[in-house]
Amino acid sequence: MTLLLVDNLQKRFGGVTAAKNVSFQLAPGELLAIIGPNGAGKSTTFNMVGGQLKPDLGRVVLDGEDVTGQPPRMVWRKGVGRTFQIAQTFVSMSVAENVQMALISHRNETRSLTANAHSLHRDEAIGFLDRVGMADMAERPVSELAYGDVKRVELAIALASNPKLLLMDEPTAGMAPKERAQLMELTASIARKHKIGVLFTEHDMDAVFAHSDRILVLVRGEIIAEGTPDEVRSNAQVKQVYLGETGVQAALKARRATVGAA
Ligand SMILES: Nc1ncnc2c1ncn2[C@@H]1O[C@H](COP(=O)(O)OP(=O)(O)OP(=O)(O)O)[C@@H](O)[C@H]1O
Repeated sequence: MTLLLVDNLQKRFGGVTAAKNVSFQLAPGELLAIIGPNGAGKSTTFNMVGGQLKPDLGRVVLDGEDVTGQPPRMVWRKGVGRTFQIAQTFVSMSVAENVQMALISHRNETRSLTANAHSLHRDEAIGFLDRVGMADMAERPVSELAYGDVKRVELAIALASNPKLLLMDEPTAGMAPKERAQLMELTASIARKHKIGVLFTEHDMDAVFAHSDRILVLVRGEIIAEGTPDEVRSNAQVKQVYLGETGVQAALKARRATVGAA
């Protein structure tokens, strides 16, 4: 079953082709990592899926519905969640209140805020915190949490919109190696249990190879390889990319020959 179908996406910025012929699929409960050197087109691809960027060409289909070019809020309502850093204005609020705010926002209930914000969706918020192992800290202000725990609250906030697909842009940035592994393990177990597809970009290769089901390798806007961590690790074209300029050209040429792309 396909949850996300990305078909032939293309995006240019002036003379730069940031994404070209980008096509892939993602199943419910699957973790797909997008890797590649700086400027490869990872964020561009990601933002075309989330609605932050309109593609010049191609389609994004979520659960059978074409969402190409729709604004981020619409894409979010249709089931594409995204982890964001908790805004500075919310760090003085408690852990539970942050998740309650997410629930209130997703349900368009901001008018209820003045009346009973403190109790609104309280139990549900605790339920989401329980999923990420943070229910015990529900009353603590976010400002007092360790960084790894803040990341788990951010995950709970993203889950509160009940996403079918979760987009995570460098989820482990700034974390210590042990915390990174814990966050990725937690994400993977929640995704598999609740059948949420996860698309993530990440510079930390340990996190990518240990926790993704499949990996997409982008170079200069084009996919040069795709497969399981083992397949990608042993892929000659991927190895070439990390051997410099000549390698990049050879890898792109070989991939084009394989998939028949122009
Ligand atoms: N808004 C923009 N305007 C102009 N050029 C852009 C814009 N966004 C991205 N680009 C260019 O498109 C190419 C792909 O950028 P993108 O940010 O998608 O790469 P990336 O793989 O996410 O890189 P990084 O790992 O450094 O975040 C780069 O050459 C970049 O300079």
